[in-house]
Amino acid sequence: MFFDYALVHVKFTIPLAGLLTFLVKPFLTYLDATKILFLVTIAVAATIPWDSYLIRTGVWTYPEDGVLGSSLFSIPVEELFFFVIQTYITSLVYIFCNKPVLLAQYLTTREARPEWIRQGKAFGQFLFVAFTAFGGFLVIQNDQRTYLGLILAWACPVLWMTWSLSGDMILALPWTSTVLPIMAPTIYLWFVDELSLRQGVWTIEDDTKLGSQLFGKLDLEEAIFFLISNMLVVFGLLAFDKATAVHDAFPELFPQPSSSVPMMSLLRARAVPSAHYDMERIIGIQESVARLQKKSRSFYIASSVFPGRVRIDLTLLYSYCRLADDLIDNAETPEEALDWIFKLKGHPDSVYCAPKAANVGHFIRANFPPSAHSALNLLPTHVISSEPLYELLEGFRTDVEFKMSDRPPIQEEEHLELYASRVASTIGELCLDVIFYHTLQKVENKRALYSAAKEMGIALQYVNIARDVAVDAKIGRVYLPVSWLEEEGMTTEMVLEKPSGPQIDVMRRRLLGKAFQRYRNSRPAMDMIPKEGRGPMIVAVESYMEIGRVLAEGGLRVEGKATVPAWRRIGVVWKTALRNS
Ligand SMILES: CC(C)=CCC/C(C)=C/CC/C(C)=C/CC/C(C)=C/[C@@H]1[C@@H](COP(=O)(O)OP(=O)(O)O)[C@]1(C)CC/C=C(\C)CC/C=C(\C)CCC=C(C)C
Repeated sequence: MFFDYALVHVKFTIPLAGLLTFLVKPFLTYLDATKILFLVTIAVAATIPWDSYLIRTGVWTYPEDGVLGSSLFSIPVEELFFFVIQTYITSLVYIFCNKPVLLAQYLTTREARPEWIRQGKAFGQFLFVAFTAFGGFLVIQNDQRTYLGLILAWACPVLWMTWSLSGDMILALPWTSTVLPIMAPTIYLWFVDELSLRQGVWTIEDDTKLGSQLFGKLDLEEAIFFLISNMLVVFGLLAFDKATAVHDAFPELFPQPSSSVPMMSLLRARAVPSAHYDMERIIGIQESVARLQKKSRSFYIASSVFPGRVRIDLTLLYSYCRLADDLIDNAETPEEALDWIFKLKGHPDSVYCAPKAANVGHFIRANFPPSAHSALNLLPTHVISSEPLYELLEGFRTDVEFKMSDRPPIQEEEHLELYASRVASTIGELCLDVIFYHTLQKVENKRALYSAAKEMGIALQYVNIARDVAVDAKIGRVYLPVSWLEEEGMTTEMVLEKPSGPQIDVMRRRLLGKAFQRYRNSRPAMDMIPKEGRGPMIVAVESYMEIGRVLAEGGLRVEGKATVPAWRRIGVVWKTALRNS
C-alpha cells in the first residue's frame, strides 16, 4: 500500500507520543525538556551513519511505494522520524516513571555499595565488552548473523560507557525506574514492528538475518534492536540524571540550582569522583525520604513535583518536623516530653546563637538517639530562619499540656488558633524560606506571601485536626475547643470515650468551614510565589486540602483516619500541576 511507513506513524507512534505528552506535560520541567532534546539529538546523530550503512548494504529494504520518497543519506524521512519519536516516547515514559523517585538517595561511594551492586556493575561491564567483540566478530563473518552483529557492535560500546557511568545507580534503583521504562515502550514497539513486517512496510533480507522469530513475524534481531535502543535511551537519561542528582545533593560543591544550570556545570557534576560523595548526607537524605514516605502520603506525592534541590530541602525539613513531633508524642511521661522540647531548642541555640566554634554535631550526638542524628544534622538551617523553629517547638508544649493538667489546653477557639499558628503557620513560613532561598527571581511582596502562608498553615492544621479526632482521642487529646463541646452538650471526657457521632460531625464541619475560609483567603497569594516553587507548592496544599474535601463529603475512614483514594490524590496532583504548568 502507498505510504505504509508514514501510516505506521500516524496510527501507532504519533498517537502514543501525543497521549504521553498530555499525561506528562504538567510535570515536565525545563531540565526535562533539555534532557529530551539532548537525547533526541544524540540518538539521531548516532543512528544515521549506522542506519544508512544498513540500507545501503541491503540489510534493510523498503518497497518503493511504501515510503514518501524523501531521504537523507539513503534513509527515508519516516525512518529518521522513527529515531526521533522512539527516543521521545521512551524519554517521556522514563520521566513519568521517575518523578516519584528522589535520585540523590541512590548515590553511593564504591565502599558504601553492597557487594552485589559492585559485582553486578562489573559483570555488566564485562557483558557489554563481550557483546561488542561478539558483534564485531559476526560482522566480519558476513553471513546470516550480520544484522545481529551490526546491532551489537553499534550499541554495546555506548551501553558499556553509560553503564560504567551509572551502573551502580541503575542496579540500586527500583525496577519501576529502569526495567519498566525500557520494557513498556519495547513491548509496544515489538507489536508495531511485527505488524509492519507482516504487512511488508519494511523487510530484513534473508541473507543477513538469523531467520528466528520472537513471535509472529517479529525477527529476533528486530526484537533485540528495540530492546537495546530503548536501553540506550534509558541509560543515557540515567547518566544525565545522575549528574543532576550529584549537583542537587551537594550544594557546597555546586552553589547554582540545577534547574538553571548550563550543561557544562552538569558535566562537572558528573565528573566528581564517587569517592568525594558525602555519604553521611546521602544516608540522611535516604532516611528523610523513608520518613516522609511512611508518615505522609500527601506530602510524599506532592514532593515529587518540586525541582531537585527544593525537594531535598523540603524533605529534610519534613523529616526534622516529624522527628521532633514524634519524640514528644512518644515520650513515656510529660517530663520526658518537656525534656525533649528543651533539648530540641538547644539545637537551634547551638546553630544560630552560640559562638561559631560551638560544635553542633557534638551537641546532637550527646543529646539525641542515633535515629535522630541525620534529621537534626541535615536540617537546612542556612536556608530557614530560627523564629518559626522556636515557635514550632513552643507549639508542641500544648500537646504535652494535655497530659500535665486536668484542664484541657484548648478551651476557646483562640487557643486552637494559637496552637495551629504555632505548629503549622510556622511550617508555611519555613516552606517559603526554602523557596525564596532557591529562587533566582527577585521576590516582591514577601510580607504578603508570609502572611498568606501562615493563614494557609492554619487551614491545613484545621483539616488535620478535623480528620484525626478519633486518632487524637486515643492518645488523650481533644483539640476541639471546650467552648464548642459545651455548645453541643459534650465534655472532653465524652469525646475521649466516644470520638464519633452526630455532635462530633457538627464540630468537624464547623472546623472544616473555618479551614476552607482560611484556604480561600490565602490561596490567591500563592500565584505570587516564585515560579520554581509555585506549581509544586499549590500541588502540596491542594493534595492536603483534598483530605478536607473528602471529609466534608463524609468520605472514607480507615482506623479513624480519613483517607483520600489513590486515584483521587493522583488526579488532584495532575490537575493542579496542569493548571499551574
Ligand atoms: C512537599 C513537602 C515534602 C512538604 C513538606 C512540608 C512540611 C515541612 C511539613 C511539616 C510536617 C510536620 C510533621 C509538622 C509538625 C507539626 C504538624 C504535625 C503539622 C501538621 C502537618 C501534617 O503533617 P503529617 O506528617 O501529620 O501529615 P499527614 O497529615 O499524616 O499526611 C500539618 C497539617 C501542617 C502542614 C502545614 C504546611 C505544610 C504549611 C502550608 C503552607 C504552605 C505550603 C505555604 C503556602 C504559601 C502561601 C503563600 C499561601
